[in-house]
Amino acid sequence: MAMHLDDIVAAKKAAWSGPAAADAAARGRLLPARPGRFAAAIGGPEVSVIAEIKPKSPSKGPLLDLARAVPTARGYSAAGASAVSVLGDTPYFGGSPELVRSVAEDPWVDVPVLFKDFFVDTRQVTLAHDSGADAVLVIVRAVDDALLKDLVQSAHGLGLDALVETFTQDEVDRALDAGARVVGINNRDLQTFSVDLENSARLRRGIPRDVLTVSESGLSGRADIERIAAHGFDAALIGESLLNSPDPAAQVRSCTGVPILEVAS
Ligand SMILES: O=C(O)c1ccccc1NCC(=O)[C@H](O)[C@H](O)COP(=O)(O)O
Repeated sequence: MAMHLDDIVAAKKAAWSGPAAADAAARGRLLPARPGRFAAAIGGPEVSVIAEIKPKSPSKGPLLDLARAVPTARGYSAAGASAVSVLGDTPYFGGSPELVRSVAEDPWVDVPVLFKDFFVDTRQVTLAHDSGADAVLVIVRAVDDALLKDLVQSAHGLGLDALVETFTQDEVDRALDAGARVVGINNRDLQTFSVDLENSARLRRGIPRDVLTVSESGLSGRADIERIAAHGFDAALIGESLLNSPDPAAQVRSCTGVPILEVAS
């Protein structure tokens, strides 16, 4: 049965309600944090590709054999991705903090790493930091305003960037109020799994130019990148269409080099 956002968030809250999960975070980070590395990598004049390592998903099932995860991340990096997103969640997406660590510490992955999970506790930010990640993805809809601010501040305090994911105008307002410097707009409704790229176009208009913007989900090739470039997006987060391609690295390459168009704000 497909699990939707509310189910996943409830399970995450249960998993992080006790002290056991805190033990998992009590590990050292090998690489020093490089504050602002993720934001700098996606802040260029062309639409940056954030290429995802997502072993499976609740909507599509298996997508990538774990044994191919690090080689695929190396391919993304060599093909011109500006960053790699790695799923830290195990039950629903088949990733793990160890997987994030193995990508972040790999010498052939020469780009920042985003720790992708469902953040409901600031100890998860510490875990992401200790796993070697450069950034975390925080979903506005999963938390209240106080926790949202805590998660963003914890990330910034540890030298990580926070990509703050929104789906509605109200969530964009909440993200900006929480101090987000990088705002993601999801094209996928996480309750129904339906995808609408127009959601990016609609919500981009209200975001100031000094905030970096990422269009997320359902992007499947250069034409889609050109479409979001026309709305002034700095980056695209792409998973499924890369992993379903016979050559994910070549697919990344075909999505790079699209100039961001100036849009009136
Ligand atoms: O990917 C899913 O099916 C999913 C289901 C429930 C909650 C979140 C989900 N995805 C998380 C993501 O943010 C995507 O992996 C990411 O935006 C890339 O999207 P895509 O290119 O469509 O794989």
